[in-house]
Amino acid sequence: MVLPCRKTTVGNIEINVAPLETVSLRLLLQDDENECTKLYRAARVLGFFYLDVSDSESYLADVERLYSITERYFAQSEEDLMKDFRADDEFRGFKGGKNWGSLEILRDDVTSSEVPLPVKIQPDSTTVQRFISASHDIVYVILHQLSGSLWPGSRNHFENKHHPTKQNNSSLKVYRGPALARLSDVGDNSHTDGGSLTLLYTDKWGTQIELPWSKEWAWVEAKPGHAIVNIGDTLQTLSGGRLYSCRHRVSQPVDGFEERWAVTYFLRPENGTSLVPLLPNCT
Ligand SMILES: O=C(O)CCC(=O)C(=O)O
Ligand SMILES: [Fe+2]
Repeated sequence: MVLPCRKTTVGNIEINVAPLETVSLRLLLQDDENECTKLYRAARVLGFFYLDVSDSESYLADVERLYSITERYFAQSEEDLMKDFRADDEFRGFKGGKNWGSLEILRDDVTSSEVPLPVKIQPDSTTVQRFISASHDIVYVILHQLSGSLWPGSRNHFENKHHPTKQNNSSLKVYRGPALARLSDVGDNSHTDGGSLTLLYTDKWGTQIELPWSKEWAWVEAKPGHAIVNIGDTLQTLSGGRLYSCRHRVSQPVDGFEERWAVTYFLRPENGTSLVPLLPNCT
């Protein structure tokens, strides 16, 4: 299936805007059949879609708070940031360089209270806990509806790999990823996400996806009140290739320094679960 891209102008450059469908969280919660069909189509064709969360005002207020928390966090000195660096840990803590960085906080650490939050984040623990809990509920709704589409009548397959109380590496990850003075200085960071589902909140251009039918890059427009959601490798594998984990990257359309903050939530499967197709491979 080929979907046409809209064009828009940023600076004086014309860019392709990725043709993402919009799925309503409210309608998914009501088991609306058309919405579930739309979700399934979006997860198969592009693996990227908008989730309309505009009804969840208090949740969106937490997203706004997290942008400010992220900005304050990255305003710390390099020495303070490095206190949160965990050399031997793929998931937890601060990672970064000269003008970019990320901080990842595991849901299990927050729910068990066994691992303290980074010092600078501690005053905001309530916001962090609320965001993680609400985001986990949201990705679980998507997971559940996709299971319903893949296994009609038996609604449990993906959920069996994502039991809410079994240990897993689901996480909140916040980013500082500024636009640079020169576009040519942006390095290649293209990748697919290894986990199950990713929710992304940002308010600026930056995310690009590789269109599966032409391998061209298209820009994802940030939409207020909407999360950008993508399918990760885990769901692609478990679904026998029916769901699509789309290659994507972070770049900038034009030259010019500008700070960009992003707030993400990664749903990951239970630790140690075997990631073999639950359906025969369809490719
Ligand atoms: O910041 C973005 O736009 C995307 C981040 C991303 O792809 C990731 O965290 O996996
Ligand atoms: Fe990603």
